[in-house]
Amino acid sequence: MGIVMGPNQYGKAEVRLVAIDRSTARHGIKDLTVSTSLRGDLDEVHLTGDNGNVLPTDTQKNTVYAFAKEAPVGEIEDFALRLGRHFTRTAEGITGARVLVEEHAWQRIPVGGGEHDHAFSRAGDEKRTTAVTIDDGRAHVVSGLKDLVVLKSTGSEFWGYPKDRYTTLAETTDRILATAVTARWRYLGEDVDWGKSFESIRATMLEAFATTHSLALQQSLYEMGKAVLAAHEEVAEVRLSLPNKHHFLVDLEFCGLTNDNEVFFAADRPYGLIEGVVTRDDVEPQPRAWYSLPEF
Ligand SMILES: O=c1[nH]c(=O)c2[nH]c(=O)[nH]c2[nH]1
Repeated sequence: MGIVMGPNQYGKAEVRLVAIDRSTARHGIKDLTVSTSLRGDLDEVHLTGDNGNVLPTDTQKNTVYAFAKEAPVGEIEDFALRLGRHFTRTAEGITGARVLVEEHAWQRIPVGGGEHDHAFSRAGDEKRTTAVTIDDGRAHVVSGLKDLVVLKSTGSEFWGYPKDRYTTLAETTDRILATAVTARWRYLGEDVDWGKSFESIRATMLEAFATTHSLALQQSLYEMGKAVLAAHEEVAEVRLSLPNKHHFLVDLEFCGLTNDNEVFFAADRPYGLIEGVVTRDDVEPQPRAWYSLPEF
């Protein structure tokens, strides 16, 4: 029996970077969490502790900050591509890189009918994301969003499921449907207006969620992914992770009140977790683009 070192990667996780664009009096802000992972000829460090090919995670972190100073951060996809290509081109023995970026949105604070130049409020928990993989010189860009919380107060049913001796759930033709969308979509290339594509895909998913009369969150998931692929030829596949944020009708009979789908208990756990891939059937799968990605 032999023992061998399997796949591995290493890097700095969750580098918190805030970059202010001070080129005019109207400042810009980029608030990112960046994680870098390097892959390659790393057997020796695992087998013998030889660090000859180990660009320190501390250096990776410093590179993230230095890159933010040396050129405008720009779109997160471009920033991640720059970092990934830098590591794979310059670090000895490093043939692959994964750069994850989460962008935390800020809004300008409204003042006197306009917007303040350098005062911002956090836009909420939603994040724009990208996961760029460089693999033997080839780049994969998987962008997405996280924690986009949505709810429909009607237009959702759930019935027709199998029942056994453990079933207590009542069938319903009118329930609240709520979820926190985590989505990732894989781009076919790099010739993309990343910001415009993101805004449009986000709007497309929201519209599909809103307008689908849902018989199951699974059906909503498919409709959301399908709408993105129908409207965005630059996208090969969409992966969605949708927690079913259950809202339970409160029984008010104890005080003689009929609860006509108006008063709910919003449970935070446990939650159903509905996940799936919606893909074109004529594109080549790219498992390396998804390898070790959180949620998928
Ligand atoms: O949309 C739903 N899908 C399920 O698979 C499921 N299971 C469940 O208990 N409630 C729901 N709702």
